[in-house]
Amino acid sequence: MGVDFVTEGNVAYITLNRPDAMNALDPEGLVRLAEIWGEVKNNPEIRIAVLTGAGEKAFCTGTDMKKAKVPDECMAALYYKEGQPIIPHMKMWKPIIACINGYAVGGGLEMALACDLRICSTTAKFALTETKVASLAGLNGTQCLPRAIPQAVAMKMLLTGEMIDAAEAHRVGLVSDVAEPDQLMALARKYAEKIASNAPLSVMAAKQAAVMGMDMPLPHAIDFSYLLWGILRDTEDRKEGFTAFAEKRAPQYRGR
Ligand SMILES: CC(C)(COP(=O)(O)OP(=O)(O)OC[C@H]1O[C@@H](n2cnc3c(N)ncnc32)[C@H](O)[C@@H]1OP(=O)(O)O)[C@@H](O)C(=O)NCCC(=O)NCCSC(=O)/C(=C/c1ccccc1)CC(=O)O
Repeated sequence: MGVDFVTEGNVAYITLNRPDAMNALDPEGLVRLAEIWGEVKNNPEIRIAVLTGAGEKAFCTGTDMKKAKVPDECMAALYYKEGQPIIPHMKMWKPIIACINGYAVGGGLEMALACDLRICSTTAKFALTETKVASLAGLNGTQCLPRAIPQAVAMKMLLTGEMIDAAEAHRVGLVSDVAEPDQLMALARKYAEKIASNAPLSVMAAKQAAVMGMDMPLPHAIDFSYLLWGILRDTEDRKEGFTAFAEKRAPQYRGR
């Protein structure tokens, strides 16, 4: 699979580029994608990433079912050597925006669920179809979808494999915004640039507090978030943010 990767300022744009196969994930593409996520995580110039698909039909339709092969190695050995594929590479405190330009199906929807913001085009469609093809939404879809949207809707999607459209995805809160196809990337860029202009350590701490706090009892989460505030309190960027406010100018954040 081709995966395009460009940076503009502090924003990384990752485009799954196999439109003829609905941007399904083939083995080469998975290797490339893992390298790209490593670059996003480790390059200090990058503050946020936007993940999208090439063409107007699909964001990603999950595993390339025509190219997928069961490896020779047994699953237990593979699991203890490499762990779960795809999603762990996306684990980082820098935010990721899913810019869903069409079908987000199977592993495609699961990758979108691993992102922090989801916006979609009016033509987007969403499904976890794995039960239809005798598999399982094993890239966290069984866990993340019922946590992202009302359980009854999630269970219907998980068990039937039925699609929901963009309007329904917006209604249930799977996406925050729906845009016309020709305006979707501009919207993603607008959000990405807005987030990239905020203080990078604060943005990462906000994501960390929200993501980790969701798995904690509330009193622990509150304490944790206060401690995260504490580690930001003495940063140069916080001084800069407050000074810039007082001086009525735009802040210049440096991530320290
Ligand atoms: C999305 C669709 C409903 C679109 O239908 P439409 O009629 O508009 O278009 P098609 O003619 O069907 O598609 C055009 C072209 O693309 C090929 N295509 C589309 N999706 C795939 C795919 N996933 N793999 C391979 N090829 C794909 C299609 O064959 C056509 O090719 P052509 O005939 O022109 O040569 C419809 O395309 C659709 O239903 N697609 C399948 C979506 C799906 O079921 N996805 C789930 C895959 S399983 C998965 O993602 C898993 C993830 C995972 C879990 C755990 C660990 C790792 C991964 C499970 C797993 O891998 O077991």
